[in-house]
Amino acid sequence: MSVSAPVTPATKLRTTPTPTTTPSSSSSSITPKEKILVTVRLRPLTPRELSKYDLLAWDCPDHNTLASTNLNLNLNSSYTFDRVFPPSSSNNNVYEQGARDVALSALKGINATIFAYGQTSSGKTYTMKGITLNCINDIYAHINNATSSSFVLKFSAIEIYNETVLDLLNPHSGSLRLLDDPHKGTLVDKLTEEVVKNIHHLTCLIATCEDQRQVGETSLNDRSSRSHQIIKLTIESSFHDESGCAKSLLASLSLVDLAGSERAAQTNATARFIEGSHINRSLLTLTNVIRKLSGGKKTGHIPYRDSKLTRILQSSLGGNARTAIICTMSPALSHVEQSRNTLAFATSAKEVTNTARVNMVVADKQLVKHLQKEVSRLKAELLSPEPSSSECLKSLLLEKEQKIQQMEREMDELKRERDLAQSQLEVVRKLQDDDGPSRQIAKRLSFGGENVSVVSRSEKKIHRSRQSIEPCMLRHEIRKIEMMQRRLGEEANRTIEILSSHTLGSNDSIVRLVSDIKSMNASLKDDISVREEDSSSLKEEIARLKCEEIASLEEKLECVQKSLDKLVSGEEDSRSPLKNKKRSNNSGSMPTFIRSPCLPNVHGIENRNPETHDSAAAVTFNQNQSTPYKTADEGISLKKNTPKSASKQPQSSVSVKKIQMMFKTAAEDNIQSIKAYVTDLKERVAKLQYQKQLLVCQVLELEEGNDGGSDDKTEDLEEQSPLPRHLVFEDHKKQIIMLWHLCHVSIIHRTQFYMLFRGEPADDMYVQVELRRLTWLEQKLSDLGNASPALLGDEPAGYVTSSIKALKQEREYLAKRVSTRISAEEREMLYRRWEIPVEGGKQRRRLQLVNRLWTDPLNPTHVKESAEIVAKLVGFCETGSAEMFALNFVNPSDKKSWMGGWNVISNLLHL
Ligand SMILES: Nc1ncnc2c1ncn2[C@@H]1O[C@H](COP(=O)(O)OP(=O)(O)OP(=O)(O)O)[C@@H](O)[C@H]1O
Repeated sequence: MSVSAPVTPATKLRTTPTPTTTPSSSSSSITPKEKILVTVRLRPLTPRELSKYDLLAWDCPDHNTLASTNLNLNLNSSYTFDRVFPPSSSNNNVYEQGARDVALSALKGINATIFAYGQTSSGKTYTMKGITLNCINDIYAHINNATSSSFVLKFSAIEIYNETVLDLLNPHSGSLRLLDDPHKGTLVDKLTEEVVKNIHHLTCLIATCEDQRQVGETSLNDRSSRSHQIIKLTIESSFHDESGCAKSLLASLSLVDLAGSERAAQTNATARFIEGSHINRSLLTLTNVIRKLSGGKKTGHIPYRDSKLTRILQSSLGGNARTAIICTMSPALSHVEQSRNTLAFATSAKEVTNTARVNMVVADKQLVKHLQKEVSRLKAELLSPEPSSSECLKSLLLEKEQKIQQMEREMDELKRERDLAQSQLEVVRKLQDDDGPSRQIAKRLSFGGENVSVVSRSEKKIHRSRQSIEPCMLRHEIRKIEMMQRRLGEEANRTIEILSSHTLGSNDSIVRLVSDIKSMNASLKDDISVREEDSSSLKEEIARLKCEEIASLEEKLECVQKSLDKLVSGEEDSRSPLKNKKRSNNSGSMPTFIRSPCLPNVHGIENRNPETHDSAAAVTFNQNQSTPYKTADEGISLKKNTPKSASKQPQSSVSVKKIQMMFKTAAEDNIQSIKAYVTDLKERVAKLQYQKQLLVCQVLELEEGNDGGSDDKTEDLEEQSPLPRHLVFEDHKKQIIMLWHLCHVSIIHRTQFYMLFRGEPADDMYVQVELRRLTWLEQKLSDLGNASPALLGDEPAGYVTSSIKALKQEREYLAKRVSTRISAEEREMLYRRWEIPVEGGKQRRRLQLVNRLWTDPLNPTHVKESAEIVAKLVGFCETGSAEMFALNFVNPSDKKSWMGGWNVISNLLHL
């Protein structure tokens, strides 16, 4: 157990300024600072001194003055102290006048220290024994009288002998360590602390310590104390204050009997000499500390740490304690020199100021109780109609009441809505039972707006139940999608026609493009005309929605994109003789119609349509046009009539080159803007695709008669969670990533989705669809997987096998792109990062890299980096986020893995 000498643990304490009153006083005036009480006691001449006919050197003219009787000393002959006790003073008297006030401070929560200082044989032990006895009597008298408080006393005692700290209650403890605690001060480690049972027990403990203390015979004292003794009494008093709150006061009373300073000559033996050296050294430190403190310095260096005595007494010397020093003196003339030293010490000590505080402990439990009481009281006050309640409290109360009323109204409204929704649901269920799945399907249609997820549950239910339950509602929605698709197709068509009208019409590519678009448009028109007449069942309507129209539109738009890409790449390739040659062999007359009017072949080696590289035409055009953009258009039209021989015009003309460069820039701009436009069209197609998926998804669930299945699951995800939407999005994203993995979804699709949807409000619908679709798919697979194979045939296995196969193909496709889409340097970096072994050749390494992508769904970094790599491989990271929507990067065969996978499942349900 650790006990600090008079310091009380700061963490447990609440301090208030020091009351200067004694416990018997009822007042509680406060003095933050207080000087040490210093008294001087003269003992009578001892028999030894008397036998030597020693003379009295001091006189006490009054209670506060000590005067020298020997005028020949020529020294300061008069000293003043708080009290001077003549040799006739009794211990009781000394206690009453010089210690009681301070000592009993401990009962009021203030640390107190009383110590005796003086030369050897001056009466310190004699005095401290008297004080200790009086203290314990007084303390117990007070305890017995204080019926409203309860007290706990603890006792400990140490001696510092030859700079070693010993436990007087445990003689076998050996040397004890001193510990420095920032809050509790200096602690004696492992010091025994006894809880005092009663005064008798206390007396016994003190007696035990006395027995244990080191004493020895010196020339001046038969029983000279050879150590400093510190008895500590910790007093904890508990009581209830006026408000009924339980409080505790915790303080310690330290009774210190110092060893006496002595001259070497006054010691009898070597052992005494060594002891004396330690005693003198520590007393010297004490003197230094007192001297420094008496100078008013508390901030400068005070050498407390120079001795164990001063370390332990630190708080009593200028700290949080009330301190009384009784300086004992021999009145003998033979000791006058040492008495003067004592008086010098006492004089310094008079100037030392302490800052004692009441150490109040409020138990946490008690504090909580008290605060609870306080809260109750305030509440009562708040609710009280008494005029004493403040206006502020009243208005607060009113505000709360209004809020409560409002909440009640809202609750009623919600209840009403819930009842309405339930009744409508009943009606719908009844109708479903009557009319079959088509009505269910109509009920589930809910993609009128993009913010599906923000609609509350009750609103959704009401909304759904209010949906027309006629199949025409579903058809109407599908028509709307088709109209949008058709418009997109038309726009794409117009774009290409405009493009072709500005280029050389004879080009094969243009013809192909135009025919693509026309056929696309025609097929759309056909479809729509057929559908307009179609009054087929809802189920057929849904079955028709299995992506083929949009997929077809996408493919056609992709053709447009591909053609444009080729035009651009053709332009780039034309600069390289090698590539040009290759292109010539592989692609025949690959279109150069955009490049040709603008870009001369600077290398002189070409694989081109002579009609498209006529610098003369450009010169002619340049004479008539001022802007590069116009030049490009007119240049194209001019070229149509340019003879082939014109290509042999000299190419060294600077102006011709400049114009050609201008044409080239304009043409590139043109191509870029067309590409952007087509990309935009594709984005819109992709959105429609998702809307359609949502529809199909809902239909599938209804077809299964699985009302409240996955749909409710999704809604629950939204509504059970009170999380902010970005957290909901993150949660959904994690689920989606895991489901992709479980369902072997295309990694290109994963990448597209991952990079495109970042949690914007507009993304909600797509995330919902994806989650719903994947949840359903996964559920379906697991249901099928758990069912008896005899019932299922090979369908689940077939689906999984085909998905895995498609994924494998996709990875192989992407692996081929590693060398073209990623630079050698980047590749090496990636191989290192993804720990692809060097062995195995380039091709194998590429495949290994791609095979590792999207394989760890639980690792967000892995997912992010996988997406980035796939994005790079398919090229959409180069053109910005808008183009991510475009499906042009999807290898047509790869689409099967997710769109095709979806269709396979649809087929499983015989849609
Ligand atoms: N006020 C007193 N009245 C009567 N006798 C006293 C008084 N003070 C001290 N004595 C006696 O003087 C002697 C020395 O006293 P004491 O042992 O208390 O001195 P001390 O200062 O403790 O010495 P040391 O430092 O060597 O331990 C003892 O025999 C003690 O009884």
